[in-house]
Amino acid sequence: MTPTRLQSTAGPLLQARGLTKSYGLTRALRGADLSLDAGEILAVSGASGSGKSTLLHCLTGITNPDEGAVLYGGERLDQADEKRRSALRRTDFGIVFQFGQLISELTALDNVLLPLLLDGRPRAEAVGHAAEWLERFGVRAQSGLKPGELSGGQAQRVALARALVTGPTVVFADEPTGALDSLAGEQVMSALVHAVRESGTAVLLITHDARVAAYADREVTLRDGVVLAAPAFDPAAFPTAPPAAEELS
Ligand SMILES: Nc1ncnc2c1ncn2[C@@H]1O[C@H](COP(=O)(O)OP(=O)(O)OP(=O)(O)O)[C@@H](O)[C@H]1O
Repeated sequence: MTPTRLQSTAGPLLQARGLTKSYGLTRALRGADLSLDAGEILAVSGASGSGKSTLLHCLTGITNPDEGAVLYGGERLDQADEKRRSALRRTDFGIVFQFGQLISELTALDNVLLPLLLDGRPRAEAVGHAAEWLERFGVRAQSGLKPGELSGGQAQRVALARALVTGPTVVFADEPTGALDSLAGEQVMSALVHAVRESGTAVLLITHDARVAAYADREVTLRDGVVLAAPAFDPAAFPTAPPAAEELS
């Protein structure tokens, strides 16, 4: 049975409260709180090892936190069974990783088609829809190519088309431009922002690149498994201001 897609929510679309997660002695999350509104683009930045990917895995139900709650539209995702969580990942969530993780044996079109077919859509309708999303991301001309024949930027745009084709309410993007040069990265980010603004899709964007985070409406920073409200203060970025004229007189 196709699960009921979230229609509307009062309050945040997605919330994490007090998430903890350890791998053996490593405490990846130590009480992380986060909230994402419908249609909002939120950047989560943080140093390597600060817990960004673990947070994303908890929010998408790929991993269960040890403690704390994940609420999606008020539903406790951390208490949902695996069947429900994977259904949500198929219908309500789109996920893009640093290396797009396209299926190498399938063409770009078939990669984008796949989630629609898995969702039970008729093939003819799905082909039209997939082609439309490839067009939106400027890679329709590459429909018949396999991932190995695409540039890194083209492959990421195909991965984004695949993530958005099902009309998710949230796209989770884990370092989506991390493997790209700056021009390709900018093309991918502006295509993503343009597409989600049109569709009203929220984005949780994991990045350690300030230029990528600048595309977001809001930014939070993870430090040692805890979410800080704003990016860490970097004194080097704020040189001491010259004294005001009246102070000199
Ligand atoms: N499956 C795992 N098994 C053991 N330790 C893990 C596992 N996943 C993550 N960790 C550890 O948990 C901590 C947080 O890792 P995580 O990948 O969430 O951080 P990150 O901020 O995404 O890092 P990066 O930016 O390098 O990808 C790290 O110390 C990492 O080594």
